[in-house]
Amino acid sequence: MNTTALIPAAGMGRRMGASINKQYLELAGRPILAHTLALFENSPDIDRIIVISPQEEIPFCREQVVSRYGFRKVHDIVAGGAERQDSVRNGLGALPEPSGDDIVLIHDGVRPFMPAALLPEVIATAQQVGGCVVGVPVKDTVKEVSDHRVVGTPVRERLWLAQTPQAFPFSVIRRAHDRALAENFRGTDDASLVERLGLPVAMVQGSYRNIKITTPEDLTLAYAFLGDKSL
Ligand SMILES: Nc1ccn([C@@H]2O[C@H](COP(=O)(O)OP(=O)(O)OP(=O)(O)O)[C@@H](O)[C@H]2O)c(=O)n1
Ligand SMILES: C[C@](O)(CO)[C@H](O)COP(=O)(O)O
Repeated sequence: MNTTALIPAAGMGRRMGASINKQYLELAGRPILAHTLALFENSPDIDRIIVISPQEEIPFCREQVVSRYGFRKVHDIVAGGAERQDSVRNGLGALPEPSGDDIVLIHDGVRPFMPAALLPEVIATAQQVGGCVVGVPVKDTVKEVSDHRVVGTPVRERLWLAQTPQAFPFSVIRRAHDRALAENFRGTDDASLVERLGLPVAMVQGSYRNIKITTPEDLTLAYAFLGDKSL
């Protein structure tokens, strides 16, 4: 049984509005993507890493991140697709000789503060349950809104924010992506593709620090986390 981390990093970072793609912005002197890859490189529970990059940035990613920081577990860097779901599907296609019970962890390239101590529990849960999502309980009240009118207030006790990593046996996530493609279903995370097959997905509590660096405010938070020695 192999454990592979798929790292989608093929987005364009439009909401960040930076002059370079956000995964290459530097935090503490290293690209965000290098911080993220280090979490998996240094984990004894991860056998290999596949990075998914925009096609035109693959050479840059190889030279300026993978080679420069010596990520030896990176097995391949493959081209992404139009949406995150397409990128993950391309990454699944790059697993060398996958077997059904191999565990695939999918983790956004722009979540560099994921607590790596979670990885053994995430992998074990994916093996036992068939799917595992890391997330945190919602802290605010959530409103459903249509046309600037509140149309509902879901019960907060049941609401969690889904983060990554999300982990699955290869057979499960392969089937979920194949079905989504065949049925033209678009989900905003990988677990939703598995859920719609009627298969169980467990939630493991993660950290409020495991932010997805999406907008400039997230960089301010990232600097604050890096300055916080209790991290
Ligand atoms: N076609 C895409 C879109 C996103 N991602 C990756 O999925 C993760 C989460 O996506 P997000 O933060 O939304 O990144 P972007 O799509 O780059 O952001 P934006 O929507 O602002 O352009 C990121 O690591 C991003 O690189 C990807 O691999 N392929
Ligand atoms: C997968 C994800 O990070 C879970 O929160 C998120 O759904 C990705 O969304 P995006 O709009 O593609 O960034």
